[in-house]
Amino acid sequence: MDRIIIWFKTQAANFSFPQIPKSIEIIDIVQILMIAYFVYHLILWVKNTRAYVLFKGITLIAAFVLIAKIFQMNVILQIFRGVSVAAITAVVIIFQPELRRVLEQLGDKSIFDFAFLGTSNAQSDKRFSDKTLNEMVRACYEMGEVKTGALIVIEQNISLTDYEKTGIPVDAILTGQLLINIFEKNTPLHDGAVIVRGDRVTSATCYLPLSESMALSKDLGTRHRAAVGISEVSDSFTVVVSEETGNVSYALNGEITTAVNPNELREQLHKIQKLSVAPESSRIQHWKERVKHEKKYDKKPDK
Ligand SMILES: Nc1ncnc2c1ncn2[C@@H]1O[C@H](COP(=O)(O)OP(=O)(O)OP(=O)(O)O)[C@@H](O)[C@H]1O
Repeated sequence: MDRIIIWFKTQAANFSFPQIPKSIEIIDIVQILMIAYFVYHLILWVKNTRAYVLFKGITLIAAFVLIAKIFQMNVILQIFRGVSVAAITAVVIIFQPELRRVLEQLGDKSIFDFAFLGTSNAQSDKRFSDKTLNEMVRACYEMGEVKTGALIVIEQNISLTDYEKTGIPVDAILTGQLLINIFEKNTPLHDGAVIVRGDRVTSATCYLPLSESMALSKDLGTRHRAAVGISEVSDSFTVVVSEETGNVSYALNGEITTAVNPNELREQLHKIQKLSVAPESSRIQHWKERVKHEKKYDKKPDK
């Protein structure tokens, strides 16, 4: 015990506290906010992925190394120094999917959307009409009533082309009857997910990435995991109809809301219907159209 106390006292004596700045500038506040944002997302990421198990393991190893340091167990410290580089490399390889996902999510933030608005492809194609919305809601609850499982992914700003390619092309106007037909049991297209872009069903039987989130209820099977999975890697909105319970749920931004009623689903769909075209982009679109219109007007010969 004396040894531990002496070790901590020596460490405290050797520790030099950073100088406290005389005044706080705006840049300091910006830095604090940025660090807080980063730490918050790091904690969320650790909590919701396999990284939580890794975090517990690292804490245990750190405690072990601390004890080795206090009691000057030089052989153990030497071994630890030797394997640490290999261990870091191994962690990066093992957690490559999670790290990739975090970077993808960073790239997906609206600041990038804002910066590259000019280059974004026809956003208005991705907006679905009220008719499509109503057809979708009607079909989901009709399928729920007869316990037909369904998985419907609605594309927003991030392209789902890679997932679309895993399925069979459909490219048809979305109607309730079409969805009911696709998900009818024992038919060729019923397995997997359908992808919706704007008012069209682009493909069926698509394979989606499964979520590895440990926060998900164990009662939810692979259909629900796939819905959460696609919402983790994109900004898509996914509706799931459970074959087991007939409940309708939706997944957005890595989270699933289960057993929603038609009004709740309609409300969420209305929200994303408005988001599908970002307000900034619509303003720029309007502005471009105005400039085009004015140019056309200017070209007209004076009568
Ligand atoms: N990765 C995936 N991508 C697309 N669809 C998937 C994927 N995994 C499973 N599915 C769909 O989910 C079906 C299996 O659902 P499962 O019973 O395991 O899930 P569940 O979440 O318990 O759903 P339910 O409540 O409907 O039973 C598969 O037949 C397939 O249609």
